[in-house]
Amino acid sequence: MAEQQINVAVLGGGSFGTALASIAADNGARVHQWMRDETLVAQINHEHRNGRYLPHYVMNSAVQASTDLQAVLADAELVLIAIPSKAFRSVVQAAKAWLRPEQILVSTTKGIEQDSFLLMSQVLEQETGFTHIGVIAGPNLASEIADKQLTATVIASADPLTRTRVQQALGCRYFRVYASDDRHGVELGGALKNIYAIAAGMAAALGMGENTRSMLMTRALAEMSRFAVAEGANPMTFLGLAGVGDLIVTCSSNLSRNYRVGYAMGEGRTLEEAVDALGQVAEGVNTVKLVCAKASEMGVYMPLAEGLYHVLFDGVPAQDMARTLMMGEQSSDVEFILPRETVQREHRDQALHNHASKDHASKDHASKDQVFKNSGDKNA
Ligand SMILES: NC(=O)C1=CN([C@@H]2O[C@H](COP(=O)(O)OP(=O)(O)OC[C@H]3O[C@@H](n4cnc5c(N)ncnc54)[C@H](OP(=O)(O)O)[C@@H]3O)[C@@H](O)[C@H]2O)C=CC1
Ligand SMILES: O=C(CO)COP(=O)(O)O
Repeated sequence: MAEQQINVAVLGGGSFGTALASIAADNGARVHQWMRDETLVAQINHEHRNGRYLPHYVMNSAVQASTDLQAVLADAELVLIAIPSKAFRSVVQAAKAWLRPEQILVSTTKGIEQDSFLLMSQVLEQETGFTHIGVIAGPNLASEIADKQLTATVIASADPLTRTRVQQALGCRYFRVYASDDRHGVELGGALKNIYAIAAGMAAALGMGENTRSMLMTRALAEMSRFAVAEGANPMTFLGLAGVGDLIVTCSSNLSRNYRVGYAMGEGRTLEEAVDALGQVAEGVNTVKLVCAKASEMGVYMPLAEGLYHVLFDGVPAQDMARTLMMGEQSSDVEFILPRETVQREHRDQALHNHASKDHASKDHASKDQVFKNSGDKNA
């Protein structure tokens, strides 16, 4: 599908960076992949394998790995950055000297920066001031892409050149790239769904059923879009691959690292044990902390995220939290149709009405008693 050979740089030697580098090469691009691990570089260049992150995947042999950032970025027209959010800014800062304004910079990272609450494309914007900036997000389990399972993603950018070049560079017979101009919504979708994937893994380990999983995912979608709208994103984005699409896959698959952390905790492991056993990034653990703090600052109602926070960090048993959530106030299904506040008001009005009727009934009762008493007096 690539119309002309494009030079692509991938920063990051983890599972997603490796899968994307190989897709671009399958698609005819010249690909250089940067990572800091010399042993992995040698393995990719000689055996076309990333033994640490995707051991069974035979990569496209044209991918050239290197620990030299300058060399990797030298001719790149498109730079894909697949570095966990904790290290993202430092890698961009290290790369900055060799980045150029005409390059297209795309974050593939589904996380939020700790102190700033910035998404990774905002970090890119802040660090470089460039205009060709975008994000990739969608239901994209790296190991399934490695198996060449048919997969779709979203490139989101306000810049048309970024959208079309990424579609041309990555779209191929097993990887389909859809376009969006709601960069903020797409990026938030990718980051937020990790929270609910942890909860879904926990629910599965605790033997909760399919009804429960469906409820969890649907209410997660309501919560994610409520938060994203408060942050200025378009709620319709959550109907797409980066919203409901990514939520479905990450809340259903043992291949998701966030799901696996939740599952391990549901089996009785502590958070630390679950994260250590994973040995890779599970962005949702940090995201739930940051989002709960932000939601309470902005007054956004996020009971599932807050519930998960209490389970992860305050030692509340997951079953107790599930029971508490089930007894929360009755709410609206789709709040863009029937606002949550309307349902709450209806409940308040009904309660006032019941109270007034009870009051009236008791007054009525009292006056009847009085009449009875009076007539009794008369009869006496
Ligand atoms: N894997 C997946 O299925 C998908 C992942 N993503 C997102 O992609 C992002 C990257 O994930 P993924 O590739 O899976 O992550 P991995 O955990 O598989 O790999 C992380 C990579 O980042 C490198 N890295 C970490 N810290 C630093 C640092 N300080 N300096 C330089 N390199 C560093 C690691 O290097 P080292 O090995 O030397 O530590 C490794 O190459 C995540 O935010 C994730 O949400 C998105 C879609 C799918
Ligand atoms: O984002 C992903 C799939 O789309 C990968 O999820 P995990 O980071 O939970 O593995």
